[in-house]
Amino acid sequence: MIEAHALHKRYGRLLAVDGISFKVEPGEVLGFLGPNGAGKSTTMKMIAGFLAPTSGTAKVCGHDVQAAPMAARRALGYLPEGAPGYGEMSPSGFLGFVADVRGLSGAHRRERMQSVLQRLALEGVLHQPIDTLSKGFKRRVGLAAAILHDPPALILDEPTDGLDPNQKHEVRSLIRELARERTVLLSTHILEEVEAVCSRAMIVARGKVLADATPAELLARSRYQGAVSLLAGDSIAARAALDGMPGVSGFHQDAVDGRLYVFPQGRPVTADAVAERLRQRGVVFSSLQPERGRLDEVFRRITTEGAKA
Ligand SMILES: Nc1ncnc2c1ncn2[C@@H]1O[C@H](COP(=O)(O)OP(=O)(O)OP(=O)(O)O)[C@@H](O)[C@H]1O
Repeated sequence: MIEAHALHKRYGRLLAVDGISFKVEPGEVLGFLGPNGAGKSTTMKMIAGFLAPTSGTAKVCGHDVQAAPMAARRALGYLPEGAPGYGEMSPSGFLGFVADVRGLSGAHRRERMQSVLQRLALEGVLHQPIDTLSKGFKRRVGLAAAILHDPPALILDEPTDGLDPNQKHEVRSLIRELARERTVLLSTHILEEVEAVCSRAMIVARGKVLADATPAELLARSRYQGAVSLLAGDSIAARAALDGMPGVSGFHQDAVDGRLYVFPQGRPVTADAVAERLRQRGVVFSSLQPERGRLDEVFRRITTEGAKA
């Protein structure tokens, strides 16, 4: 389990983390979402024991990060932002060093090294200096170091940053697999990642938690949930045909792709009913689909409403 209780961090006059509290249980993947500078990395560093909080406490698997730092660190794998330090070392040398620091030895060490090298597909770059690796490989070396000692809790700061789509997919599968029996806290800027891997998401801005919910609950806050969208050759005719239809509250047309969104009032308007109405009125349309909601819109609304408060 990972717990934070009233964590605060002040950098001079800036209150970067302003009273963050949460608990993540084994089997959960909690996604930390927030604009740049929200305080995500600072919070993660405090839980990982790399930064002392100004006030508040954090625990990893029951071990207080300040009072029992060694036990807390043993229970935790931490992937910091960016590339691993020690860029002149090879992945083989670096991971060997991490294994030594973690006190791994003998058959167990060999088994763990082999397992992470294979899981993160690092065999082909084992002896190349880390500095000369692509961003994606550097990230994979960092992840390998985080999971090498098979910790029960993981903190991953933007784990898929810099990876190509295939690597992103693989790392997300790995996180889901790791999370089955572990506690995972990760940060991301990628909203689709929240739906892909997180069982819960916390939206953070200016050091405060603004929302803590499942991805489905966040999607339910989207005004697009229950809407129907379509492409119409003549969108003015489409709007005129649908205007006044029972269950339709309004429209929005996307300026980029021209897609027309039909918003519901009360009970969701069905795609079948919209299609039927357009056909009756002779409006040509294509690509009609029900909308499940948009996390980007919810994220923007929550973080900008918070700014006004
Ligand atoms: N060592 C430091 N000294 C002074 N200010 C800092 C320091 N580290 C971070 N900050 C500031 O604290 C705030 C929170 O930074 P933090 O890196 O935690 O945000 P973040 O949510 O992780 O952002 P990003 O998504 O860009 O990584 C920012 O305003 C940042 O400039």
